[in-house]
Amino acid sequence: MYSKILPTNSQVLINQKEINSSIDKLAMQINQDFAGKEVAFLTIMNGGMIFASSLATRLNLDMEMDYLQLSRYGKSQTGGQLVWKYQPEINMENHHVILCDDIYDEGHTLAAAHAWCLKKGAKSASSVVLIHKEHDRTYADYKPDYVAMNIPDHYIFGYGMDLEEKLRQLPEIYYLPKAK
Ligand SMILES: O=P(O)(O)OC[C@H]1O[C@H](OP(=O)(O)OP(=O)(O)O)[C@H](O)[C@@H]1O
Ligand SMILES: Nc1nc2[nH]cnc2c(=O)[nH]1
Repeated sequence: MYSKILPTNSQVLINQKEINSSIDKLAMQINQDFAGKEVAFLTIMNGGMIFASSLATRLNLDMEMDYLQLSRYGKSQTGGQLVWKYQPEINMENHHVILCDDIYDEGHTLAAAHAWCLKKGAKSASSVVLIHKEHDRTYADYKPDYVAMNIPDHYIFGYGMDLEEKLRQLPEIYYLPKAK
């Protein structure tokens, strides 16, 4: 169905069934861990939008939803300077924050968002990602609390993640294998 918009050589890395069952498992764990707590569920835009929507519909929690926007990749496949584009006004002092993002790669984005939530007085700040990319370029000691899937070091797109700001709408996760 997406052959007209997919770059030639695109390969599926993670299919819809795998994505959905990993989100089911995460949701069960988060429902247990946050039961009885007042939660602020904060999506990190833009990449987090599809994963966060999908996860949130499975959460049976007392929660408010908002978002923040931080960016460091733009159209590039390598990270640059972190830029805050939007900070939510939600009062975090009464809330346990769950930060929800598509991918933990070098860790700059979540480390900064986590520090910011604590500075704003959140009762606690936890993070959940769909993908953890495994390599040795990790920036900080900070690690996400909940990870749905680990992948090798590919630049991936689809399910919220962009390829040059496009293709976020794809329902599966793709990569472009390097030419041999
Ligand atoms: O762990 P890191 O190396 O910090 O990378 C992870 C971040 O990179 C992407 O965002 P990006 O800056 O591309 O903005 P976007 O969400 O608008 O695509 C992704 O959505 C994560 O937020
Ligand atoms: N789209 C996309 N954004 C990222 N940000 C950090 N790593 C990635 C990646 O592999 N794909």
